[in-house]
Amino acid sequence: MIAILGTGKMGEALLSGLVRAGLRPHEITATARRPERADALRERYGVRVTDNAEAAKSAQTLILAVKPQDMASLLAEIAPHVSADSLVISVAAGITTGFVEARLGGDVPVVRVMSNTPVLVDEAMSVISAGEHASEVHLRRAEDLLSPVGKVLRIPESQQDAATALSGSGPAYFFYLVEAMVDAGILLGMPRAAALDMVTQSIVGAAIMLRDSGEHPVILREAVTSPGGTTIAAIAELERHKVRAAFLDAIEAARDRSRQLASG
Ligand SMILES: NC(=O)C1=CN([C@@H]2O[C@H](COP(=O)(O)OP(=O)(O)OC[C@H]3O[C@@H](n4cnc5c(N)ncnc54)[C@H](O)[C@@H]3O)[C@@H](O)[C@H]2O)C=CC1
Ligand SMILES: O=C(O)[C@@H]1CCC=N1
Repeated sequence: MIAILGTGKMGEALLSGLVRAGLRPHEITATARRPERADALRERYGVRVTDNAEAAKSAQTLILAVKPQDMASLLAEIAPHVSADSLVISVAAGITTGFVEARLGGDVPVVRVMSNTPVLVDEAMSVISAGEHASEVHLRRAEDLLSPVGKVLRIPESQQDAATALSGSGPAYFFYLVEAMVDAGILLGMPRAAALDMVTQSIVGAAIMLRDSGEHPVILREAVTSPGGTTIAAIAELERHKVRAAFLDAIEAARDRSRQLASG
């Protein structure tokens, strides 16, 4: 039995992925704070929705998907029901395995995960790190759960905040870029729907090329950039506005925020 505690956006994305991966609804328990949310989850997925204590008692694998700010109170609630035979997987930004272990007590195996919302289309990037009492078996269990919904990479926990900034938040940067490019299309007089279509297909095509060609992004960009042409005119403006420096600063700020989250 697997339980997802705090089934909001990320928890539901993971829940839907588990169902698509072939887990049967009766093998999954979810928890939610609001009764309307619990009803919606029952209706959508046919899973059991209980309180946190009940979920922690009945499941061997617990996926904690509450916000970092709600993690301490959730851990206090479930601590009496979790043992060294359980596996606790936390997907919260900034929450260290040490934070979880200290509040659960005992030798509870903890795996820290940072995934992202493309889990909804089985294209997540999930990075995982073992806590002090988590063994190879526990890491494999986490990989088995996450690999049907995307790519999984093991990383040292010291890199988790950076990964949160890069791939956890990453999809938001691309959606932001799409918004900005669509606005540019509007500025040039293009209908919004057509602009969105063009930008979406360009970004999907570019992403697939990047992933499947194995080429370095610089080579792929240079192939688009004709001497004296249109692309270099745009790149010159991006450089003038220091867009690359803005990305460096932005992702560093996200990393710093991830580091702060465990302290509320
Ligand atoms: N949204 C994203 O792209 C990603 C989010 N995360 C992490 O996932 C976690 C959840 O984020 P979101 O899904 O975006 O937030 P959310 O607010 O949509 O989900 C959190 C859910 O937990 C529920 N909750 C809070 N305390 C509870 C309790 N004691 N018992 C039961 N349910 C409780 C809330 O009602 C809410 O539905 C965060 O820790 C975040 O860092 C990680 C990777 C990506
Ligand atoms: O914005 C956040 O804090 C979460 C963590 C990674 C993506 N969303």
